[in-house]
Amino acid sequence: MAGKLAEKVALITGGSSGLGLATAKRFLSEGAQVVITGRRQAELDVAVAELGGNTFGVQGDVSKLTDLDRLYATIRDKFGKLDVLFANAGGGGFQPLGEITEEHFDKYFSINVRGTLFTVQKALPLMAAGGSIVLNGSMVSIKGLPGFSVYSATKAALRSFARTWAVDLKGKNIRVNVVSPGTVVTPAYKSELGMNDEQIKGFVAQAAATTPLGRAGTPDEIAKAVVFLASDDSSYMTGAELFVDGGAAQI
Ligand SMILES: NC(=O)c1ccc[n+]([C@@H]2O[C@H](COP(=O)([O-])OP(=O)(O)OC[C@H]3O[C@@H](n4cnc5c(N)ncnc54)[C@H](O)[C@@H]3O)[C@@H](O)[C@H]2O)c1
Repeated sequence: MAGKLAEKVALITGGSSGLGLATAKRFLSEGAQVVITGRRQAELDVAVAELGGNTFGVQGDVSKLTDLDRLYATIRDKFGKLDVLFANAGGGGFQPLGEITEEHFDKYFSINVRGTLFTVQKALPLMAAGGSIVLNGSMVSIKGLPGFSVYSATKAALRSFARTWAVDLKGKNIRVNVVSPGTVVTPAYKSELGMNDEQIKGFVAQAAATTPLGRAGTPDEIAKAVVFLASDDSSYMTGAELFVDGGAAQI
């Protein structure tokens, strides 16, 4: 199939919902073969069935190294290579500074920072012919959002990772960039943040008021930017952070 990702094998961690699922749809429409991971087999099965065609699901938790080893062994056996990695799995919660617990800190650093680090490290042997790695950051890497200091610090770590890894991977033909979304309503608003519909509406209205483009984004608007970073359209970019936030980080 023709497209910007024709002949490419792409992995999306946390690909069964939200931004990962939207990106899987875009990757498929650009001709890639797509592997998605998720922690819960049932949700993964639903997503694979929805995506259809060239999609493969592998259950796994990015904070468990044994799961990552199993994931990459599966990709090696099935495809023999990996061209694109969207390290998207992640989450975050609200905890004001005075209430931050060790559990909160350890949970999000374990998934967002440690998980991303080993997801990338263990992908490299499959990228011997080169590739493109996109980390899912957030505009909060540079913007203060009250009560989200742990989450924000994990996302700032990703922009730091990308800069260093771009240099570490000099000469390997592997690019590493970060996509940093602004406010985009996904299942995480209920599952991770515990918001109800009314609270989501209020959060989005507040975000829209402090966003130059005056609204929240859509998952597909993030997915299009990930396709750009994953494909040769961004062939001269590495170590960069691309904000897809309606300008919100600038205020
Ligand atoms: N939605 C937003 O407004 C927004 C903004 C900026 C950044 N992000 C980032 O986008 C990414 C995707 O979030 P989303 O909003 O689509 O939420 P989501 O809850 O719909 O998707 C998150 C996905 O990551 C998976 N995941 C979480 N922890 C995991 C783990 N340990 N191992 C494997 N998979 C795991 C979840 O199962 C889920 O599939 C996250 O990294 C998030 O921080 C989201």
